[in-house]
Amino acid sequence: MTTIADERFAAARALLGMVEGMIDGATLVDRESRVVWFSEGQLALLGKTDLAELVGQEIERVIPHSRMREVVETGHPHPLDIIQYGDRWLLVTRLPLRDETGAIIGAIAFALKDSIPYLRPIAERLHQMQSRLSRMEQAFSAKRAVRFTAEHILGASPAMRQLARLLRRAGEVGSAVLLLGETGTGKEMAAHAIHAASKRMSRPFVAINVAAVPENLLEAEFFGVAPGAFTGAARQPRPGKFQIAHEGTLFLDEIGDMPLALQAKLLRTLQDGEVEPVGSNQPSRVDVRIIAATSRPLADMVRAGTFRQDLYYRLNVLPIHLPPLRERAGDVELLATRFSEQTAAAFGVAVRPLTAAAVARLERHDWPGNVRELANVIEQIYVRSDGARIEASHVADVLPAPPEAAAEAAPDLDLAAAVARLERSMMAEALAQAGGNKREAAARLGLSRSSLYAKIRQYGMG
Ligand SMILES: Nc1ncnc2c1ncn2[C@@H]1O[C@H](COP(=O)(O)OP(=O)(O)OP(=O)(O)O)[C@@H](O)[C@H]1O
Repeated sequence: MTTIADERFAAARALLGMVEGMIDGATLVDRESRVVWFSEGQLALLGKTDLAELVGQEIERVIPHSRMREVVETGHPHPLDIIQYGDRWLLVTRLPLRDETGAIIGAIAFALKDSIPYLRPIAERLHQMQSRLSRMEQAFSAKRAVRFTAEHILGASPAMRQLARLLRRAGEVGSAVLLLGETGTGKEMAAHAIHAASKRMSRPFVAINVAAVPENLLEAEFFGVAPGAFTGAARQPRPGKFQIAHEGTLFLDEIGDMPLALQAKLLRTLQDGEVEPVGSNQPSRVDVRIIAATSRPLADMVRAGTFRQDLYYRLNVLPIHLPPLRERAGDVELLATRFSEQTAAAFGVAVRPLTAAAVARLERHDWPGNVRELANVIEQIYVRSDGARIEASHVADVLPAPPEAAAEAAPDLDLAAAVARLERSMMAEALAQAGGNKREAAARLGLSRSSLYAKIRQYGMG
C-alpha cells in the first residue's frame, strides 16, 4: 500500500522528470536519510548504474559527504551550495519535503545543469573586486610609508637650519601649510617631513601634482567618481585622492596650476570637510590635512585674479619658504658629496670624492633647477666620465659653460649634449614666458604636459 510519503516522493520525481534537461542530477531521501531515488544523471555522477541496489541505503554510504541528513533533521533548506564531484563543481539546492501536516518526510536535492558557468560572472566580479582591493591596499601601504623625515633634508646653512625648525613646528600644529619655492628646492620632501612629524604619520601621505594631470581628469582625480558617473565609466565607485588620504595628509603640488572652477570646489571641500565625487550629489566626510606647494608667485596671481583669494588665505595659514640653492652656497658641497655617495651606491661603484676645484665650479653655477639639478649633474658625471675623483673638468663637461667662457669654448661636436642644451634653454625660455605655468609652457613648446614634465625631471630644471 502506498503511503502519503510515497505519493509525495512520486510527485517530486515527476516534477524533477519534467525539468530533467535542466539538472545534472537529483536525489530523494526519506525521513531516515535513506535513498529513495536517484535520477539517471545522478547515477552517472556517482558512477553507478543500478538504482535498485542503492535504494534504502543510508545516504552517507553512497555519498560520504552528503548534507541531506542535516536538511532532514533541521528542516532548514540549503538553497545554494557549491560541491565538487570528481573534477566537476556543481551548484546544489537541497530542500526538505513535508506532508500536509508540515512534518518532515524526507529531502530532495538537485544540481542545476552547467550551473557553474552561471556563477562565472559573479565569481569574476568578485575576483576583480578582490584584486582591486589588494592593489589599493598595496598602494596605501606604499604611500603610508614615511619616505623622508626632517633628518633627510640636508643643509647646514642658517636658512636650512631655520627650515628644519619650521618643518617640525608645522608637524606639530596640524594646520594647512603652503610651501613656496622654486622647482627642485625640496618642497615634496618637506611635505613628507611635515607629515612624518605629525600625528598623522601612520596614516596615508598622498601626493598629487596638479600640473601633471590633464585638466579634464583633475576633478575625478581629486574627488573620485560615483558609480556609473559617465557612460562607459566603471560601475564601481573610484575614490579620489581626498578619500584615499582620509585621516592622513594630501600634498597638492603646483597648486598654482589649478583651474579656477576646481579652485572653487577645492575651497568648498576644505571649508565643509566633505567631498562630492563626480556624478554624485552625496557628499561624504573626509579628514585630510592639506599641504600645498607652488613654484609660482601665488600672491601675484591672486592680485591678477587667476588664483582665488579665499582659497589662498585658506592654504596660506603657515607659509614656508624653501630657499633656492644659490642662496645656500654653503650647502652645495654637502649636497654634492651626499649625492656622489648615493649615486655610487645606486650604480654599485666606488664613491668619487669631489676635488676643491670641482666644488668651486659647482658653487659658481646659478642652479635654476636647484637641488634636483645638482643631484642630476652628479649622476651625469658618474655616467659620462671615469676617474677616482670628481674633477672640475668633469663638472664643466656637464654644466653649461658660464657666459664669459662660452665664446672661447671649442666647437662642441657632441650632438646629444648640444640637443640637450638647446632643449633646456628652450624649455627655460618657454617657462619664463609662461610665468612658470607648465600647462602654458608645454603648449608653447608644442609638447604634451607629461612630456614637458618628463624633460623637466630629466634635466633637473623647472
Ligand atoms: N635639502 C635637501 N636635501 C637632500 N635632498 C634634497 C634636498 N632638497 C631637495 N632634495 C632632493 O632634490 C629632489 C627634488 O626635491 P623635491 O621633489 O622635493 O622638490 P620640489 O620642490 O617638490 O620640486 P618640484 O616643485 O619641481 O616638484 C629630490 O630628489 C630630493 O630628494
